[in-house]
This record gives sequence, structure tokens and C-alpha cells, in this order.
Amino acid sequence: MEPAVETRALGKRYGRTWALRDCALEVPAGRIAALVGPNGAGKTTLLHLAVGLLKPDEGEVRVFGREPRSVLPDIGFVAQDTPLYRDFTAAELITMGGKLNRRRWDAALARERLAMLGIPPDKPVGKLSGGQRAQVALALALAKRPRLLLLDEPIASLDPLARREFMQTLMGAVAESETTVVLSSHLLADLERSCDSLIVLQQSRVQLAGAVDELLESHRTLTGPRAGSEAIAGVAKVVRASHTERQSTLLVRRGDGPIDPLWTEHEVTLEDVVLAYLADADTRVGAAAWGVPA
Ligand SMILES: Nc1ncnc2c1ncn2[C@@H]1O[C@H](COP(=O)(O)OP(=O)(O)OP(=O)(O)O)[C@@H](O)[C@H]1O
Repeated sequence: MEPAVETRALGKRYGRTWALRDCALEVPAGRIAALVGPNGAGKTTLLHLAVGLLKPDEGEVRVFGREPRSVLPDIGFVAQDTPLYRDFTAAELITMGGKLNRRRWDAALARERLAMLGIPPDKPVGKLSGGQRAQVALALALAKRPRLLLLDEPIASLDPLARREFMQTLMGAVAESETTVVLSSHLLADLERSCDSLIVLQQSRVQLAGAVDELLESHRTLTGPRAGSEAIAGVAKVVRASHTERQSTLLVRRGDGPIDPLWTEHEVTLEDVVLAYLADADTRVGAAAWGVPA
């Protein structure tokens, strides 16, 4: 099946600064893909290229095999900070959406979703909570019945409960409609539960991309006696190493065959993997940019 999003050597620059460079990736149809990376990594730029708001300076981006602007009716997009017309009520925004999307607009779906969440139809959205506004923006995007839904940090301003509700709504909606989702976020722990693909951007480049279960399966944390730079059986790459006087802790990508039994193996979380690759790419930003200990 045609990938939902495919980029080849994609690049975008502002003046002399590249916001995105050499970006080659594929999001298979039907996936929920997380786009993660520190501030300024290029996440918004990639999403804007995929929805045709920006034009590439290098390479190309294809959505279902075509130029993004030619498939706009199939793309739902929620920009950062869920910018809605704040004086309008949710009900009015649903009506307005119907006028703007004449080809396909499922007003009933949006109304049912908002009713289920207890969001008042007659209150200006500017007076709703951040979580409620995010749900309104998601309901409007889903009413378009998009084949591809692009969400730029939709859960950043939400409390943990609202985040969970939002992600559950999203997963439920996607399962029903086979929509592909690309969602940018800094909140790794929330993504591990709900996303099945991962794209890590840093300093305008893709550091890591793939299916979450494969990434978790192919990486391990190893602890053992202090290591030098010698190769370890069963390890393809040491992504990140930290040492005490006697012990080493390594995050590794597994190679062929079993890992040297001298090392104790531990399973990794998505957060472990992402932070290791960010630190590997640039120790100056890495963990500090995520506000977690290295
Ligand atoms: N309109 C613009 N003019 C000039 N530079 C820009 C513009 N938009 C983005 N940039 C630069 O491009 C780079 C990538 O920005 P982008 O907004 O894509 O990052 P991001 O990963 O979405 O960041 P954040 O997590 O802070 O939203 C940054 O260095 C940013 O300063």
C-alpha cells in the first residue's frame, strides 16, 4: 500500500539556516506516528511541508503518492496551540466547517464526540478550558474524515488526565476510520502507549525513525563491568555509554546473535531510546532539552 507520507532528501531553509535537511522517511498508512525532538528541531516545519503550507527548498514530500496541495481534502491539520476562532461556539465552528468542506463533512461525528465529552455547544470556545479546546479542534479535524491527520503538539497544554482522554479519543477515532496520524509532541511517556511509529528529529535532521515495537525490540540497556571501546558480541552499535569507576551502562542497538553474557540486559522504554539518540547526536542538547536527567 502507498505510504501516507513519504519524503525524499526533503529540505527547507529560512535564509541561510536549514530548518529541515536530508529528511528521508516513510509513514505507512494506518499508523499513528509520533514526531519528537527538542524545540527548534524542525517538527513544525515538516508538518507544514506535509500539508503544503511550505514549499521544499530541496527534495520532495508526497502524501498518498501525490503533491500535498493536490490532496488537501484528504488532510486534516491542527496547528500548534489549537488556533480556533475564540468568539465562536463549538456548534458554530461545526457549521462553519461544513461550509468550508463541502465535499465531505461529518457534522454528526463532531457533535457526537463533543456531546460524549460533555463540551457545551453554546459557549464561545475562548471560554473553554485548554483541554476542551483541544478536543474541539480534534473533533473538527475528524469531521473532515481525513485520510491523514497532522497534529502539531496537540497535547502540550493539557493536564495528564486530559492528555490521556485526548489520546484515547484519537486512538478510538483512528481505529474506526483507518486514518493515518502524525503527531508532534515532547511528551514521550504519553506517546509510548498510543503511537506505533516514531520519528526523532534533532537540529533539522532525522536521527531515528521506525516502528515503535521494532525499536523497543532492537535496543537494550546493558550493565556490566567498566567497558573500554572493544566490540561486544551481539551489539551492533553503542548508542550511548555512561560509566562509573567500576561499572558501565550502555544503551545499545542489538546485532546478530546473543549478547555477551558478561553483560546484564534490560528492556528499554521509548524514552530511553529517544534520549540516547538525542544525546548521541549532540550532547549539548540531548537530555537537557527534554528537562530530564541525563
Ligand atoms: N518563519 C521562520 N523564520 C525563520 N526561521 C524559522 C521560521 N520558522 C522556523 N524557523 C527555524 O527553523 C527551525 C525549526 O523550527 P520548527 O518550528 O520547525 O521547530 P519545532 O521542532 O517545531 O520546534 P518547537 O518544538 O519549538 O515547536 C528553528 O531553528 C526555527 O528557529
